[in-house]
Amino acid sequence: MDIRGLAYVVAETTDLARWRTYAEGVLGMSTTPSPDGGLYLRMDERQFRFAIQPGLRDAYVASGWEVLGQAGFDAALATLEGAGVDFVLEDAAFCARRCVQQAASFRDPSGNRHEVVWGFQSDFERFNSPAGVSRFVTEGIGMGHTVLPAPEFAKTAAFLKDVMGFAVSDIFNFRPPGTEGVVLPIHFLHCNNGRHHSLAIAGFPVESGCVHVMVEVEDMPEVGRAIDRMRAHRVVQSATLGQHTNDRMTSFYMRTPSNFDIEYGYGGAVLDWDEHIVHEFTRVSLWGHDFTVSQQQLLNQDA
Ligand SMILES: Cc1ccc(O)c(O)c1CC[C@@H]1C(=O)CC[C@]2(C)C(=O)CC[C@@H]12
Ligand SMILES: [Fe+2]
Repeated sequence: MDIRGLAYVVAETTDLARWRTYAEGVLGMSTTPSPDGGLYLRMDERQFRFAIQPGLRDAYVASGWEVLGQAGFDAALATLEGAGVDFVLEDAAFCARRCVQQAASFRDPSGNRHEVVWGFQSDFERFNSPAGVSRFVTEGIGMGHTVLPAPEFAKTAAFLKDVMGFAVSDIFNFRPPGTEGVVLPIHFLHCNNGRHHSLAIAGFPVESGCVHVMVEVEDMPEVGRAIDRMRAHRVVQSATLGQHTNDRMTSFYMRTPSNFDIEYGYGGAVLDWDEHIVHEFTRVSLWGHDFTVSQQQLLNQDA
């Protein structure tokens, strides 16, 4: 598959009003009602980049991957068929909800739902952030990245590579603090664009179906203002500000109403894959990114 980027993500919630306040007031994304009674969150000229649907759970639902056009889509279908993947060619009503011409959906060996789409529909109305965010960085490199649980790690990694066409950018072996001998692999994967990773898989289960979704803004002041809004709205912070070693992103992490995290950052690397050398890194961040803050916040609440 010739995937050109993460087109959108889909989440579900028991509390749409909460998502709306969070999207507009904290993320700085504009919202419109979606046809299924949910919410579209807008980050750029596209109709939506997050689709939030009403549901019985607060969880992640799907990742939308885009190919260039009909030819790319037909090739993707042929690949799915050739690999014996149990996929659904979605109907017109579904495609209308996703604002695309055609969509095919399937699950990877860890149960993560993927949607391959082509031909987004847009009114090309100018993005106008309710929180004054200048812009999100999406042009030519997709809306960001998503990190998905992959308890069936080896099978999932093989599926993403052999069927979906992702390639490894680099590798991290996570040794959770307070454990001994536990090694959880995280693979950072790119598709056919310059973003360091559009997808990462982590070798452990996650209740909400997603570890985090990363969105990128233009500069450090935009990240700082998002931290201020997170505090003003008393949103739980999952990691402090820091800068990653691998993609050089400066970011912080916070909770969403669908129980996964948003990584909000700027300055992510855009790479030339003909020059990049795949490697394993043993340090998450050049500085910062304290992932123990959320536990500290919970302890403070108890005290
Ligand atoms: C290591 C790393 C590089 C680039 C990224 O965009 C990125 O999100 C990460 C962090 C991955 C990972 C996580 O998201 C959940 C909490 C994890 C498992 C940690 O506690 C360390 C690495 C973290
Ligand atoms: Fe990330």
